[in-house]
Amino acid sequence: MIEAHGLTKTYGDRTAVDGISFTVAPGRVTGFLGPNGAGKSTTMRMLVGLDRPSAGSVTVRGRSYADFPAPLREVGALLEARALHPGRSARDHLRWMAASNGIPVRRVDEVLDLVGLTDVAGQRVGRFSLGMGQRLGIAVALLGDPPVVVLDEPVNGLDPEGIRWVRTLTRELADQGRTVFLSSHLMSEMALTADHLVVIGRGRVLADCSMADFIAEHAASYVRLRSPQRAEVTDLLRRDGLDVTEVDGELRIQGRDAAAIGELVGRRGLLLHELTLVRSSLEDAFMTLTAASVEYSARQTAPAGAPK
Ligand SMILES: Nc1ncnc2c1ncn2[C@@H]1O[C@H](COP(=O)(O)OP(=O)(O)OP(=O)(O)O)[C@@H](O)[C@H]1O
Repeated sequence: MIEAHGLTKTYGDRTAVDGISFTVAPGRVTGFLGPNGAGKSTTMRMLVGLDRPSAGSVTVRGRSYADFPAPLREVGALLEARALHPGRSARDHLRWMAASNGIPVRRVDEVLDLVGLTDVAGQRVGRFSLGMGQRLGIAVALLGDPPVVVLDEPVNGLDPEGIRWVRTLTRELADQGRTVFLSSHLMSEMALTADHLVVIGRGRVLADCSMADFIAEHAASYVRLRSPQRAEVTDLLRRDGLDVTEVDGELRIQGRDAAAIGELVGRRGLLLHELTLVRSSLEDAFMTLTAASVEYSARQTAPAGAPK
């Protein structure tokens, strides 16, 4: 497992990671979320020894990355997919990585096959597309068959088939009992992939909980109701103490489930055209929680021609 204790990184007078503590457990996929500049990459870089903490520590199975004699066998990481020698073939790149970590050379063809690069293994990586580079980066991460896998934006540049492949792969790795820690800005994808979340903003931990708890706590679900007798239905529900808002001709009701609302309306003989539970999304919850810690946000501008 991964453990961070009071992990801090400062660059000059700028604090990128501000004393964070969290644990990433094995057997599940943990998503690492945060707005741009929150400190995710810096945290992951410290985790794999590419940056040194200014204070605190981050360990993998109780040891610092630098203490592992063959780190690729302990922690597989995809951090900068493009940090490859452009003139080398994919196979040579992996062979070189394997040799320096005491990994048998036959593992190279296994991982090439696993990531779907067997047919292009002899091509120079400098000519790889973004997606092929990502796949090669994932091959490097898996080369040492490590118990801990850290992936920074693994679906960046991948097509829909590739995105689905990463989702299935990370799930399989977690099901095998490995520790899987990944960051992504794609909320819909993260919602499908991660079981647990660590969310940071401005270098601090904002949430560390299950995906379900995170969504339930930070975004409200509601029941959507459409009726040709909207005014009567609204009146009925409000008199029953429910919180009803009208948006674009539909009613949004919080505080009671769809079945109970349907029964209440039905007993009055009022007509319903739709009654749907609308679950809030990970994106809704993320936006709510991180609104105060977003560093770079676009100013909301009125559409051209709108009244000032
Ligand atoms: N080498 C560096 N020198 C100075 N400042 C840095 C350095 N690396 C990161 N930072 C700063 O640290 C903060 C955190 O950056 P980091 O890249 O870790 O964020 P992130 O959460 O990964 O962001 P993104 O989602 O945009 O990738 C940012 O303000 C960034 O400008």
